[in-house]
Amino acid sequence: MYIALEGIDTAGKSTQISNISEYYPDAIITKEPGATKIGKEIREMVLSARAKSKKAEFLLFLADRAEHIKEVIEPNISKMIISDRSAVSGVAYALVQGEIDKKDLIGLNNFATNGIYPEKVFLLKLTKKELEFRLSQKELDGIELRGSQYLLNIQDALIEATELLNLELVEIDATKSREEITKEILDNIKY
Ligand SMILES: Nc1ncnc2c1ncn2[C@@H]1O[C@H](COP(=O)(O)OP(=O)(O)O)[C@@H](O)[C@H]1O
Ligand SMILES: Cc1cn([C@H]2C[C@H](O)[C@@H](COP(=O)(O)OP(=O)(O)O)O2)c(=O)[nH]c1=O
Repeated sequence: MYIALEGIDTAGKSTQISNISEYYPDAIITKEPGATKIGKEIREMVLSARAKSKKAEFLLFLADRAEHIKEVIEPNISKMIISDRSAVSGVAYALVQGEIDKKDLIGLNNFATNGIYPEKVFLLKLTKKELEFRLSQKELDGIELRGSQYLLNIQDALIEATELLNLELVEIDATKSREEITKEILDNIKY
């Protein structure tokens, strides 16, 4: 089973992946961007926000995704795969940019993924207050420097992206305790 954790920066994705992996010691733990050798180079390029063209940025994420699907997801598809982000992020960030039409966003992602998508998408949803608190506690990367309203728009777009990709969405209140959230996710995976 391939599942993805989604949510804006600081929503708690890595915290939950680390918790869930204790219950699934044989699971493949992975992430987008940057899980493969080429992906690590792409990740460095995109996170430093050097691309002047939003389309170039989108295509870099897409290249990372194509490599990730081929090298990590496809060979392990019969195992439990837990991914920090997925195509859902790719579509959501691009929806907010607004430069690529929806039909192309989905078509290009189908091309990169060979139509392989997470079976369930867990969305960790933050409030503005909690997001601003968590951002104030960390050093920000290029994308996070775009601010809290930008990230809240992304959060809405993550829901729209899941719908556009026709994937199963499980929304989770990310302001709950770490333990409560882990339990909610584990209960849902089993079900
Ligand atoms: N449920 C939670 N309640 C309070 N703080 C949390 C919770 N989950 C994560 N955090 C804290 O929020 C910050 C961001 O969490 P992290 O897991 O790195 O998020 P992400 O991977 O989504 O960017 C970390 O300092 C983490 O300890
Ligand atoms: C997968 C993906 C991520 N992103 C963004 C979301 C994040 O800001 C960044 C990935 O950074 P990362 O540090 O992995 O995320 P987080 O801070 O939540 O742990 O790239 C896109 O813009 N498009 C994409 O297709």
